Amino acid sequence: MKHLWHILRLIWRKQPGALLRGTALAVTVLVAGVALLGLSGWFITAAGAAGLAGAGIAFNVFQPSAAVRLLALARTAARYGERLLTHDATLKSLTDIRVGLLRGVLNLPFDRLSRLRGAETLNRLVADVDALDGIALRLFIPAVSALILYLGAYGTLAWLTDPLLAGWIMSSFTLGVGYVLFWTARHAMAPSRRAEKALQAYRIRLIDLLRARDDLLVYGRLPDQSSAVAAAETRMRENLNATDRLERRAGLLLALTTTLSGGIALWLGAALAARGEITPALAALGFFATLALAETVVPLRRGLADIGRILDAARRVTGLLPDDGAPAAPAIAPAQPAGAASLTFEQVRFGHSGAVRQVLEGFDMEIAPGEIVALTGASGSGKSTVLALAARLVRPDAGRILLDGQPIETLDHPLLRAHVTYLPQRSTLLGNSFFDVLALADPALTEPDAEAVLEAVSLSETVAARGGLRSRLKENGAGLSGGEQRRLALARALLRRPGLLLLDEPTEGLDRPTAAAVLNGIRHVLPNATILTASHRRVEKDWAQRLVRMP
Ligand SMILES: Nc1ncnc2c1ncn2[C@@H]1O[C@H](COP(=O)(O)OP(=O)(O)OP(=O)(O)O)[C@@H](O)[C@H]1O
Repeated sequence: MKHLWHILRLIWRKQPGALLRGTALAVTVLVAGVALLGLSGWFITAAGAAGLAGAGIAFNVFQPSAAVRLLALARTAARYGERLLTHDATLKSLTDIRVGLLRGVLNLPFDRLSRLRGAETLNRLVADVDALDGIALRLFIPAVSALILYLGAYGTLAWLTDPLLAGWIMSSFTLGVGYVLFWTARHAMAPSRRAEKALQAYRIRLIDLLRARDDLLVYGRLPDQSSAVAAAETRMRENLNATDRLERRAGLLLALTTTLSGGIALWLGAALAARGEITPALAALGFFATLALAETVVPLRRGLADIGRILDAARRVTGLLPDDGAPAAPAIAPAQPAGAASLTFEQVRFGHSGAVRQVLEGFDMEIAPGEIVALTGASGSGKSTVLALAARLVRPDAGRILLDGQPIETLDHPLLRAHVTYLPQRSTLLGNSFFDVLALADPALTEPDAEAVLEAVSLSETVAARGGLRSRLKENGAGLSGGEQRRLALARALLRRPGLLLLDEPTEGLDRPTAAAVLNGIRHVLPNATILTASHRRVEKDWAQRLVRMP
C-alpha cells in the first residue's frame, strides 16, 4: 500500500493544479448527477401532487425544468473538463515517471543491469507504467470525490428532509458500498495479478520465440515454444475473464445495495410524509438522490478489479525509480586522443553478488603505460572480470585499482570514459548503417576517420561491397558474419582513442592471417595506448609483450 501512496504522491506532485481542478470537476459531475435526479423526482412528484390538489395551474414548472436543463448541461461540461484535465495531467506525470524509471534502470549497478532481460525490462517499463494511471484516475480521484459527495449529500438531505432519513440513507448506502468494494478488491487481487503475470509471460515467450526461431527450429522445439506462448495467452484470458466476472458481480451487488438504500429512503420518506413532517415531493427527492449515488462507484469498481496489477506495478516501479534528484548517467566527452595510462591491481578481491565462489582473491597486476598485456588462463578463471573491474563496470570487494596511480573510483565518469575503453566479448551494434554504428563512439565522426578505423580492422572491403559507410544494416548487425560484427565493434572502440584499451578476445572467430592483420591495425591506430586483452588464442598471446596468467 505504501508504494501506491508513493506513486500517487509522485503523480500529484508533478501536476497538482490540474489534478486538483480535475477533482473539483469530478465532484461537480457527481453533485450535478445527484441533484439532477433528485430534482427531477421532486419535480414530477410535486407537479403530480399539485395536479391532484387542483393547484396545477399555479404550479411553476419553468424554474424546475430550467434547473434540470442547467444541471444536465453543467454535468456534461464538467465531465468533459474533468476527463480532459485528469487524463492529461496523469499522462504527463506518467511520462516523467517513465523517464525516471528508465534513468533508474540505466543507473543500476552493472551487476544488476547485466542480469536484466531485454524483453522483461521493456515489458516492465511499458506495462507497469500503464497500470499506474489507474491509481489517480480510477482509485484516488473517484474515492475522494465520492467521499466529498457523500458528506454534501448527507448535509443537503438532512437540511431538506430529515436528519434521521438522511442518516439512514447515507449509512446504509456507504456501509453497503464499502463492503462490496472491499469484497471486490479482496477477490480481484489474485486473478488480476495472475492476468498481468500471464500477459508478461506471453510477451516474453513470444519475443523469445521470434529471437530464437532458428535454434528452436533446429532443435525441433518450435511447436513447444508456440504452445508455451498460447498457454500464457490462455492463462491471461482466463484470469481477465475472472476479473471481468468479479466486476460484473460487484456491479450487481452495488445495484442491490443502491436499490435497498433507495427502498429505505422511500419507506422512511413515505412515513415522514404521511406524518406530514415533509412533503411527498421532498420524500421523492431523497429516493431519487439515493439512486443517483450509485454513479459514484462505477470507476472505483473498475479500479479495484485491477488492484492486484496496480499494486504490483507500483511496487516494482518504486523499487526502480531513482531517489529524487539522482543524476542521470552523465554524458561522456567526445573522443580525444588520451595519453597512455598505467594500470595497477593491488590485492583485489571480487565475487559476483549471489555467487558462492570468489572470482579474484588478492589479485595483483602492474601494467606500464603503452604496454600490451594478455591475460591468459582457463575459461571461467576471471579474465573478463578483470577487464570489467578495470573499466569500473563492477567494483572490487577489497583492494585497489589504480589508473596512472589514481584510484579509479575517484575519477569522475567522463574522465574515466575518455581514458578507458572496453570491448566485451559480445557487443551490441546500435544504428542503421555502418556509419551510425561507429558514430556511437564519436558523435563528431567524419567519414575519413571512419574509413581509417575500418581499414585498420580489415573491414574496408566488406563495407565497400555492401555499398559503403551509409548502407543499411539489419538489426544488431545481422547479415554480417560473426567475425565482421566483432571487427566493426572493435573499430568503434578504436575511435574512442583511449589511453587504456581493454579487449575481451578481440580476434575470436577470425582466421589467423586476418587476426594478425587486425591486431597490427589496432597498434597502428593506437601506437601508444596501454592494451590489456583477455586471450585464449596463440595469435593474441604472440602479439602481446607480456602474459599475465590468471591464478
Ligand atoms: N554476472 C555474473 N554473475 C555471477 N557469476 C558470474 C557472472 N559473470 C561471470 N561469473 C562467473 O565468474 C567467473 C569468472 O568469469 P569470467 O567471465 O571473468 O571468466 P573468463 O576467464 O573471462 O572466462 P572465458 O575465458 O570463458 O571468457 C566464472 O565462474 C563465471 O561463471
